[in-house]
Amino acid sequence: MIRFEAVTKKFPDGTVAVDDLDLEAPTGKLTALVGPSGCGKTTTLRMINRLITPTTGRIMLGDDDTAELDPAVLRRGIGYVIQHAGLFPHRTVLGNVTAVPRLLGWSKSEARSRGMDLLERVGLDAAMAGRYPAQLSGGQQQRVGVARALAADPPVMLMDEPFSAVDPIVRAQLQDEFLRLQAELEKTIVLVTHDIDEAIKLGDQIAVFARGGHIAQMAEPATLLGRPANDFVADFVGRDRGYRALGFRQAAGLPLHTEPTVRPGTAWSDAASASLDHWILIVDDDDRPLGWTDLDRPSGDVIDSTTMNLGGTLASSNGAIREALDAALSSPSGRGVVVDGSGRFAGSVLASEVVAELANKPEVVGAGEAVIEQDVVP
Ligand SMILES: Nc1ncnc2c1ncn2[C@@H]1O[C@H](COP(=O)(O)OP(=O)(O)OP(=O)(O)O)[C@@H](O)[C@H]1O
Repeated sequence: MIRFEAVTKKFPDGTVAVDDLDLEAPTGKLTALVGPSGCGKTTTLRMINRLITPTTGRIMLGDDDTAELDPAVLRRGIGYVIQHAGLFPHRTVLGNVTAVPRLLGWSKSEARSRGMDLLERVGLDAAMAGRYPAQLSGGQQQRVGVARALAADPPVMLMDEPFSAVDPIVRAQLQDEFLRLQAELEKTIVLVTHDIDEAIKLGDQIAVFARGGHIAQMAEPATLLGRPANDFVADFVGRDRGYRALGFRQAAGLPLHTEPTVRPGTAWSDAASASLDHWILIVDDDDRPLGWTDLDRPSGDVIDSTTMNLGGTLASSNGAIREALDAALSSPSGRGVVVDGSGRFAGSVLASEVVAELANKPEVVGAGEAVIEQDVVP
């Protein structure tokens, strides 16, 4: 665990970047620091690995006061990922990833095998190992940055806007892969971002900073969305927070309807006699949904891929209720398609039933107490 105890940072010009901060980042969890520009997030992060020295207060890493540790020893146990990756430009990808293990005295072959393993884990082709950073895309550079930070298997990772220098689609991919990696590695992570959606997606808990280095609210994502502590947090979290909070509520328990299904190659007349109305769901031989077909618009002798409407999204039966609502709203038939863990059709769901379920149990959204709630100093 990383624990800030009454930490203040006042720079020599008098700027108070962080003011009397108490914060705990639990072991094995990701704590996201989010807030507007200049509110002290990066300063907070850089005090953990002593790139910046606190003016008062102390920062504990487990039972150790970081001020009493040798900075070099401290940093060995802390991976650090920064925006634009900050790679060594004159070293190859593999040279970047193996830099810390080599410094720690690993043999060349040990470091190399660890490096190649990590490149694969962060989704980089082995052929990239010999390239130089300038020969990589922004997203690839960020992956190398993450691999480099993980190289010596540090228990703690500090990440400063690690995914912000890439376009939104690459960013979403990097975030998804990082979540998978973290589920396996369970590092203690402190991540700085100005993007509330990134904090909500990645964070086990989120500290919303306000200007002047105060915490306006510290809470789990669902609580932040469901119960913002004050107007500042509510504004920062955004307008559609009620809808986004549904991403943290399980769909399990929603009533699922049986639905007639047919396979591609079915004659229109056979499909029509099986259907509930003029829409029929097409599934493959393993019962995986392929799309809906409008029986009022027949074309050719049999139903095939050219007659299917692929517009609807799929919801997972053990996923979030937001997915179920989205599946129902995006389905051309008005019936949302729900699949089981293997992707097989499990049943359909109506938007009205999702809303009824929410109306029956509204208290679940944002349940749980905020960890810390403090008033924002104006
Ligand atoms: N070396 C420094 N000397 C003086 N003031 C500084 C120094 N470094 C940061 N600051 C100031 O401290 C405050 C907090 O800066 P910090 O970089 O921690 O904010 P941030 O929340 O990470 O911002 P951003 O999201 O824009 O990166 C800002 O007002 C900044 O100008």
